[in-house]
Amino acid sequence: MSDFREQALHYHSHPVPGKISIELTKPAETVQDLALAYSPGVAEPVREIAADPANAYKYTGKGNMVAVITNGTAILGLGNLGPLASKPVMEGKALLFKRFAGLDSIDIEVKHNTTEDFINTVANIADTFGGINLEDIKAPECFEIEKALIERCSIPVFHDDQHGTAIVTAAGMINALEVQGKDIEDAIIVCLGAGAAAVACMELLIKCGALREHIYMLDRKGVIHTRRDDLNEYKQLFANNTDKRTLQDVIADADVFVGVSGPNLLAPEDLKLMADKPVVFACSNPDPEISPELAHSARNDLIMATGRSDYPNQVNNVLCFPFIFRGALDVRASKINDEMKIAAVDAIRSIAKEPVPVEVLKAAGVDKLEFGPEYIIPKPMDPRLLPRIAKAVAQAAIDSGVARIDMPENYMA
Ligand SMILES: NC(=O)C1=CN([C@@H]2O[C@H](COP(=O)(O)OP(=O)(O)OC[C@H]3O[C@@H](n4cnc5c(N)ncnc54)[C@H](OP(=O)(O)O)[C@@H]3O)[C@@H](O)[C@H]2O)C=CC1
Ligand SMILES: CC(=O)C(=O)O
Ligand SMILES: [Mg+2]
Repeated sequence: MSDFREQALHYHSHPVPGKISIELTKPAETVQDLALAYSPGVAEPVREIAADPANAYKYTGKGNMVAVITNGTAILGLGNLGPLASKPVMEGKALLFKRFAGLDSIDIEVKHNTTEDFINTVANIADTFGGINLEDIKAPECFEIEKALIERCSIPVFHDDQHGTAIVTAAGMINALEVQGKDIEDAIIVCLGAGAAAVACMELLIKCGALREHIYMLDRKGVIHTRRDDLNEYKQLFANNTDKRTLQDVIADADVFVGVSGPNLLAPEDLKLMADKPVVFACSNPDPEISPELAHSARNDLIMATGRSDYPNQVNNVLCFPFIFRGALDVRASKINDEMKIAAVDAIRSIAKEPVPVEVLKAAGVDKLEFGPEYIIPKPMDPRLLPRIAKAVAQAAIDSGVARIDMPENYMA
């Protein structure tokens, strides 16, 4: 067994199996405590909530609780390995919610037959939570699932692999293009992958100024073009009227490569075909489309990012989901809309341009981090992410009319 594999398995199994547990927030020692916590005292909040469901926020943990829900059909870049095998990833997301945003989070792995079955299961338990983070559900089913749940649930439902990834990708991409001296409006963009992350990343880049006709998207069969008759409705939106058919055809002279597909799919020879000063986001987890070592050995004018913690420029949805949910829940937003997503993009981008706190340098194990090719996006352990993103998102929720309460007093001061 390799050292790292051994360490990872040991981490997950010791001192107790798994990464999360539940803690009590109230005393439960004496007869009096138990009389309040359970029978008869518990009947009082029951009556209050029955009279007004909003009281669930006052008397239960609902308002600080996010469910991480999956069916295990697209576990990282490992594929469809089923609900149970996805549990370590979902517990990992719950760990990150708690560590970075103080949100309680529980993982739920759903076995189901039909898409409708999954939607009904989640919709029927939704009221238990303040928000629902859908995770690692493959395309195209993820699009229908998210849409149906947003319609049926009165709490924020957010497919992290779509929108969390898109927000962080957009923030990193705009910063990287700025460092390379390029405009997003002019950039020729190649997106390898045409699933949940790919479609959402490209749609958000378009909202940020990229031109749809400058985007070449590829799936397992190659370039998505207008003469293909095997495209689902989501891929069709990216069908390009072109004779180009292969990755090599489209990557020649491209400014940007975004990989949200699978491991080791971009060769150094492909990278050499790109325009001067390219931006390469190889975001597949755990193994990127090309390793930073290979990419940097192929050329020295690129900006490189991966989804991993152990290289510079981690473009990973962890920079978004804990904080966007924090802001959304704290003003009891009914949904997470485009205004809130763009607010998160801007907040993430701006932090990367400011001096980095010493504690972040220490945690990253480096002496210096300065906005530039090796630092286009903040580190996940940056303490500024929570107040800045959560506040920007909460404000955007209020301004766009989806908040159900005012900004809490001195919020994130
Ligand atoms: N860094 C980050 O924050 C994140 C990274 N990701 C990564 O993105 C990847 C995709 O995740 P997600 O979108 O949720 O999964 P989906 O299953 O929804 O989509 C996967 C897409 O990748 C395409 N693909 C797979 N293998 C190849 C290949 N050999 N050549 C071309 N295209 C290929 C599939 O093509 P087809 O349609 O033909 O099947 C599909 O379009 C994963 O590796 C995941 O780890 C995802 C979310 C966040
Ligand atoms: C990071 C993440 O959500 C993924 O790779 O699926
Ligand atoms: Mg994921």
